[in-house]
Amino acid sequence: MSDRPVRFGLIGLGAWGQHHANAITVTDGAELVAIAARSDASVAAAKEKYPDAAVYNDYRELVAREDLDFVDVVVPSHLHHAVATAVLQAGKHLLLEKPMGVSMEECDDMIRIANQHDRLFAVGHELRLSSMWGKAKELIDEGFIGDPLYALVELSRNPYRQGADGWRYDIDRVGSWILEEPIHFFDLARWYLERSGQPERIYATANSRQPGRPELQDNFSAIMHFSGGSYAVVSQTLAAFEHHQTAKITGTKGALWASWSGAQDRTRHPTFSLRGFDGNEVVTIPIDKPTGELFELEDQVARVVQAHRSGVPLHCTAEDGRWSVAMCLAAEASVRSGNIVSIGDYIG
Ligand SMILES: NC(=O)C1=CN([C@@H]2O[C@H](COP(=O)(O)OP(=O)(O)OC[C@H]3O[C@@H](n4cnc5c(N)ncnc54)[C@H](OP(=O)(O)O)[C@@H]3O)[C@@H](O)[C@H]2O)C=CC1
Ligand SMILES: O=C1CO[C@H](CO)[C@@H](O)[C@@H]1O
Repeated sequence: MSDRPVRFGLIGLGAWGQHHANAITVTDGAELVAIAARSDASVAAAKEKYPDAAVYNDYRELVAREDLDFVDVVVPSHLHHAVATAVLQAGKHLLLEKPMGVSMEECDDMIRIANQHDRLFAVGHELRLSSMWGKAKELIDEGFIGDPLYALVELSRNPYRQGADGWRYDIDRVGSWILEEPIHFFDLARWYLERSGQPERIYATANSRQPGRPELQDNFSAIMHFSGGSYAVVSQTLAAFEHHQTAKITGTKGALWASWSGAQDRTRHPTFSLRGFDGNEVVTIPIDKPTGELFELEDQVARVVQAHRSGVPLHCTAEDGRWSVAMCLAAEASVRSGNIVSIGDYIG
């Protein structure tokens, strides 16, 4: 094990990339060495805010550097595959934001290249690192609720941001709105119910507030059936206000109820709680540190540093990222056809 800092390159300094940059700089054992941005404005912002980092307007120059250990990719989703494959082919370890890709072919290609080059490949499903969503998982695994049978993961929030050049509202670039936020909840539901096998079938429905743009699904709900008999409901509305997420998980013996609220997703001042029933009494379960995507993002960077330095397992592997993409694509197919869709058709 080496004590030298893990040297990071960052590609993409948009709304979320700026938080990644900050997370890298505040993480012990991590160093932000280089940044690639696209527009002149983003390049100038990178130079001003991170004077010690080399700044490029072509990410290929960043990946060509010999001295980077990890490259963190936070660009619009349709670019994940092109940028991530360049990173892996250059022999760097990869932290790639969700969705891992916008098709199964993209996911498979990236996994193949990562294996070929024997590189670490983490995907940005940071909820797994949350002190609260993670505590719920711990309790499920300890048998607090008995055998898990049902999970509801639900979000009520304000509309998505446009993203640079409006990519998030362009279906060819975003892929699908299911790949934006519900993908986190599919990951969480699969993680919570893993004692009940793997997801097998999905039924989903959605609608839009804009009659001419049905693909921009403001309301989305899905039911996912697992091989062991349990099922999960993932539901979200983007037609609401603020950011309010809940997870309710029940089992043969008890139940858990976790909830998180903030003025928006990126707040350092959320309210949250986890309550549980173990079959005997209802208790409030203490959460030892604040939870929210800004906190988990820092934990995610710390985790990939530990993975690189000491072989600690990644919080979310490329295989996990691939599962989540498969569930989103199956859900999208179900919305379109009105039928139940087999996840096996996507996961292979
Ligand atoms: N895990 C999570 O909780 C979250 C994940 N995400 C994911 O992160 C990704 C980025 O989202 P977000 O930050 O909100 O989007 P933004 O549109 O705010 O930022 C994207 C950035 O990528 C930059 N970019 C585009 N092309 C290139 C390129 N060729 N080289 C370098 N930079 C480039 C843009 O540059 P420019 O500014 O110059 O146009 C822009 O700054 C998405 O995949 C999204 O799904 C987002 C939010 C939370
Ligand atoms: O977690 C998230 C918060 O919302 C964003 C959209 O506005 C998503 O891209 C993202 O995955």
